[in-house]
Amino acid sequence: MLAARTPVSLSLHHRIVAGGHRGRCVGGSQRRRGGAPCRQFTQALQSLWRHSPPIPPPAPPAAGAATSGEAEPSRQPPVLENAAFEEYYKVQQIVREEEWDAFMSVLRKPLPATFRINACLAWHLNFSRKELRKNQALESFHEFLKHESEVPPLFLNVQPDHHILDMCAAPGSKTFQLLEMIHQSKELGLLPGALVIANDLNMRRCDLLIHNTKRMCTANLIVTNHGAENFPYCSLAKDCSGSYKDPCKLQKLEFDRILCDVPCSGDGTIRKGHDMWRKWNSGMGNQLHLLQVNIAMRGIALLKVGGRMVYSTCSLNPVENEAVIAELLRRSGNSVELLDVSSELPELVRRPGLSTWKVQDRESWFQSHDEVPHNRKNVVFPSMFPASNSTEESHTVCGDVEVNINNMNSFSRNINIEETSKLNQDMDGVSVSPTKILECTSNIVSSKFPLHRCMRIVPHDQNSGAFFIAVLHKLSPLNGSQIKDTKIQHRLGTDRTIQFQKEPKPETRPYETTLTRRQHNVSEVDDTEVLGRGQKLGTDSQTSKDKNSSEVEIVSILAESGDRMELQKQSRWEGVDPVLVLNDEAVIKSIQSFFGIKESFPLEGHLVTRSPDNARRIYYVSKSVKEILELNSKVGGQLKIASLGVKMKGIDQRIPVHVHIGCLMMDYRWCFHPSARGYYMHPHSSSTALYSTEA
Ligand SMILES: C[S@@+](CC[C@H](N)C(=O)[O-])C[C@H]1O[C@@H](n2cnc3c(N)ncnc32)[C@H](O)[C@@H]1O
Repeated sequence: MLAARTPVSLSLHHRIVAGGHRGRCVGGSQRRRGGAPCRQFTQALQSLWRHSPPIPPPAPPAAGAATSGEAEPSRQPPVLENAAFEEYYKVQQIVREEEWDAFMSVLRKPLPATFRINACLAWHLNFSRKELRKNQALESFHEFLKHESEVPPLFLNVQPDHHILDMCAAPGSKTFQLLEMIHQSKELGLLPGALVIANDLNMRRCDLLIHNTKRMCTANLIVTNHGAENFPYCSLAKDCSGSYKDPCKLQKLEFDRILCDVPCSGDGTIRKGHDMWRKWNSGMGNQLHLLQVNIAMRGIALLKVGGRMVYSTCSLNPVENEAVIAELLRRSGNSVELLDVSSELPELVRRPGLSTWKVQDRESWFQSHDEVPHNRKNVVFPSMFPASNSTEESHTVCGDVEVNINNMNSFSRNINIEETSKLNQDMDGVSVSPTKILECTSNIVSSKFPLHRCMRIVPHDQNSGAFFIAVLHKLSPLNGSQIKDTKIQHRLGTDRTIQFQKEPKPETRPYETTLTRRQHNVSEVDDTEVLGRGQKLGTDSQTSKDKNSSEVEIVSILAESGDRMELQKQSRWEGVDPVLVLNDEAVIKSIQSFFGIKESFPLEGHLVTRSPDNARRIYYVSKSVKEILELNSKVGGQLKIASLGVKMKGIDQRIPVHVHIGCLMMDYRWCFHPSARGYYMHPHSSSTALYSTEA
């Protein structure tokens, strides 16, 4: 059975049987530009299997075990029950009544291992992840599997010249996929003009992301460490000196594509582990709602007009999903539209978003914010409801198809929701009347927004996890009041779970030699407050702004080693090394000659280091990354950069003479990292060499 299939309908079914294996490519004639033929992939994997000892068949489940393949006779079977979960989703009518048992039964089964080989091939194994983990023969393969197929990036329609922001990126499986996409259709030997900024609040998770994306060997990646809801705008648009008006220079950090894969309760991953059954409660979603709205709003503000943003969660909960999208549309007015993507990824079985839902707080259920007791109004926000307090939006629906279109279509596959919303339909042989499904009551409040365009993927449709996706398109810039609205909501949040903290101004260090102050545009960035989670700067820190001042400090100095490096010596971010541009001609020449790199290959401005006193760590960055660095320098280093580019290593520690580039840049191709331990494939398959050598 195939799960989470990819849009180009290239699917690879692979069944492992005891002592052998068999791989099959489906639709091999269709492949993307730059993609490798199926044969190559099959051969690569076959050789991998050939080196693996025979795989024993999975042990039969122990008597009384609740799950197949997960049973451990020595332990108590896990409890896969949660009455609150069942009550909650029954009330939300997340699926139709008659499919409830099927829904719950699949949730109790472990998730099969489904993974992506590259951006155009998906693979499905009839082994649970646990079985794969336990099987030593499959250990390295399990590593490979961690980067499984992810659906949300597929809705971004990424092009090789796009600037992409992955707002909550760690551990990086979707970032990896985005990087593959930008490298996919570029001509051999050329780096794409695109760039991915992968951001995460948690520095430790950023490290994991850096580790996980390392094997991509890309010069087009920047990893940042900010609270996504405060991701810096980095704009020179206003109040900047004449030199900044150069039309060739990047003036503002905006993105063509944004992936907003927010932190969520994660109940859609309930099949991956047993813990969720024990700990689930409806407060989990409620507590995250405001943060999710604020992150998504920041995403919209950072999106270019004409750009696309995908909002996604791995949660079933409408408070984390449809409610967030409704609030986003509410706040953005006509600046943003929710796209109908029913014709995209036709193989993905999806269900339309809900138009109506309820909010639970403790034991009580509410249909509108008016019903919430006064002392709970500061924790149960208006934006959690299908219609907020604004009267023009609230509308009671009775017997209208719109109310139940979500349930009415719940078994439909790839149907045109726009059309069907007007009709009673006969689907899957079942005659469905909306008025039959939900009784007409006067207090059913439905959102006015076309939330049926959102997509909910439920586990029993294609033996997958559950997740939610909405695709948004920016039509015009947000106006000042829409941005201000975000801030008001931020403050609302302080009442309860969220505390603000002011970031200390960056310290000035004694060795700074030049200090310049420049004005930059902070008018639309006035997010003085930072959502605090007890983190310290330089660890799991939030981003910050120079809130109360329109000035930022920029330190532009020359390195001690004469005029060798022009660099921003001090990072404004405590605990994070500054990014120093290496402009030393001697170093550049030596690198060129060591590798026999043609002079025409751009190195100047593309080599950076993180350590002013010890330039052994050198990274190569693409032109797109270089431009962002220049902009970031001009706006006072607002970006807290955890990592960037592709690493080069000094062999005998004496820069500049002996250097090798970790990711070999030979013949102007990017190849595999020779120290990679696994079998890794590069999107430029035709320029690919596979290594399985030294660590
Ligand atoms: C659902 S996971 C993201 C998964 C990731 N997109 C992937 O495909 O691997 C959510 C991530 O959001 C991060 N996070 C939590 N709060 C955040 C915030 N305020 N801003 C940015 N990231 C945040 C968490 O550290 C976590 O790594």
